[in-house]
Formats: sequence, structure tokens, C-alpha cells
Amino acid sequence: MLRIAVQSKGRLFEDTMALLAEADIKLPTSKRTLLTQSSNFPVEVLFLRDDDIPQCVASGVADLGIVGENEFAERNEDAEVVYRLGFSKCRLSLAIHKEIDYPGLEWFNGRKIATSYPGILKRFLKEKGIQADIHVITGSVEIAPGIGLADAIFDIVSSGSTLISNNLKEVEVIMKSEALLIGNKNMTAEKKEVLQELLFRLNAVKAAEDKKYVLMNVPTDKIKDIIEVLPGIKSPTIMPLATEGWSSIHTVLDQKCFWEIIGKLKAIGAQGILVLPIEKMIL
Ligand SMILES: Nc1ncnc2c1ncn2[C@@H]1O[C@H](COP(=O)(O)OP(=O)(O)OP(=O)(O)O)[C@@H](O)[C@H]1O
Ligand SMILES: O=P(O)(O)OC[C@H]1O[C@H](OP(=O)(O)OP(=O)(O)O)[C@H](O)[C@@H]1O
Ligand SMILES: [Mg+2]
Repeated sequence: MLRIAVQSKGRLFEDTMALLAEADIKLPTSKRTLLTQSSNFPVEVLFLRDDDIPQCVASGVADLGIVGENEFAERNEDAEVVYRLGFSKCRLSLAIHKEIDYPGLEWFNGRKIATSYPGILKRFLKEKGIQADIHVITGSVEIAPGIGLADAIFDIVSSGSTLISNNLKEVEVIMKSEALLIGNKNMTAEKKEVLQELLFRLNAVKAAEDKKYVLMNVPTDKIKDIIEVLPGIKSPTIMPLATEGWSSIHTVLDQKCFWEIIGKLKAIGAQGILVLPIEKMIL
């Protein structure tokens, strides 16, 4: 039985639970238990505040944890990154009042910086030789300069809208972050085996992300032209239609280049194009 520590509520909770569900790991839906077992896979889920997840995994109380890279870096605990999950993307940045002319990092010498990430900030400032005063605050960091609590902030930025609404501007990006699956370094061979199965499922889910299954009817004499514009996983499947001179082509397309390719297919003569979601993909 593998124990996975997951954020009990907050930014990571929904995407984490959705990912486990896509990997067909069934968990009871009633939320208020702190430890819950899957009914169809040998894992149990432990719900914690994200701050406590790295330590819990490093100490072996949990075998795995799903946590933001920022929080993992801040805690500096001895666990390993097992898989980069790709959601909850954000960055940790230094920001100052929007009207200040920013000359470069030396501006921070002698300034007071408010943050919930003192560990990462301290390491960064030391590496750059900047002497600043770190003021630890656990939330609403962006308000600090406006109320005279600090000259600058070091916090999470995603869209940047919190900075804008507090009259701040981002001047240095210190680290990029995404959700990570972290693991204890001393897992037993049995647990590692379950982890391999979990990773196999996560890979299948991730590989299918942003991919579409596309079916279309094409004039048989245009098949060669159509294949030239299709970047499918291998070669596309081609089947004759009942109507003489027509064929059906099936392939997988990346969402990113989807519209561009569909346009080209139509121009060549493809018709009746169907686009279906893909749940899992085993490569
Ligand atoms: N605006 C955002 N966009 C994308 N990801 C974010 C954003 N804000 C936070 N995150 C990521 O989600 C993680 C959890 O954020 P959340 O705000 O839920 O943390 P928290 O308030 O510390 O939660 P907890 O109550 O568990 O301690 C962060 O550590 C970060 O990795
Ligand atoms: O660049 P943005 O898209 O505006 O996102 C950044 C904000 O998101 C997070 O706060 P959250 O909304 O989770 O609220 P919190 O203060 O309760 O953590 C983070 O602490 C920033 O304040
Ligand atoms: Mg937290």
C-alpha cells in the first residue's frame, strides 16, 4: 500500500484529485476524512496542508506527495522529484511599486522584502550578494508595500493580475514552479512496484492530454496529399468507404497545431471531419 500526501484544500486539490481519477484510482467522494483508501488500487491518500507535505514524504510518513515546486524548494527536505505533473504552473518573483525606476538587483540592497518564501529568497539574495531585510508574512503579501510594511515583495505570480491590482510590477523571476510528485528516498521494493504502475498510468493520462482523435472522409486519390500534412503518432489508419473513390482516415492530432492542420485538410478535400477526445494513450 502506497500512501500519497495531497493538499486538503487550495489550489492543488482539484487538479490532483482529477489526475488520480483519470488514472482510474477510485477514492471515496466524501471529503472530510484525513486518510482515505482507494477501493481499486493499493494506495491511500493523506490530506494535509501543502506546507507539511515535503517533510511528511522525507520522513516516510507518506511515500509520495503532490506539492508545488515552490513549496518543495522552500522546505528543502530530503525527498526526490518522481514526476513533473505540469499543472499549477506559476513563478516566484520579486516585485516593486510600479512607478519605481528599477536599475537592477542592487536596488534591493538595504530594502525590506515581504514574503512567504524566506528560504528561497535568502538563498537567492546570498548567491547574488544582496543585503536585504526579509519580512515573513503568510498571506496577502502583495498588500505589504501599499501599507508600508515592506519596500518590495517576493511571491507567487501567475497571470500577474494580483500585482497589477496592488500597483506592483514584476522585476525579477527567481524560479518557475509546477506541481510535482515527490517520493521518499527509501521506499521498499514492493512500494516501488506500485509506484511503477502508478507512473505507467500517469504517463498514459499525460500523453493523451491536449491530443485529439480525428476521423475524416477523403477522396482516395488525395490520400497521399493528406498524409503529408498529418503529423500522427505513426502512420494514419486508412479504410475504404462504401462509396467508390472515398476513404476514411483516422489519426491523432496535437491540439496546438489542430486548427492549422484542419484548415489544410479541408483545402485538400477532406469532409465529415470528426474530432474526439482521447482518455489515455499508451505509447
Ligand atoms: N495563482 C496561481 N496560479 C497557479 N498556481 C498557483 C497559484 N497560486 C498558487 N499556486 C500553486 O499552488 C500551490 C498551493 O497554493 P495555495 O494558495 O492553495 O497554498 P496555501 O494557501 O499555502 O495552501 P495550504 O492551506 O494547503 O497551506 C502553491 O504552492 C503554488 O505551487
Ligand atoms: O498572478 P495571479 O494570477 O494574480 O496569481 C497570483 C496570486 O495567486 C495566489 O494567491 P491565491 O489567489 O491563491 O490567494 P491566497 O492569497 O489566498 O493564497 C498567490 O499567492 C498570488 O497572490
Ligand atoms: Mg500552504
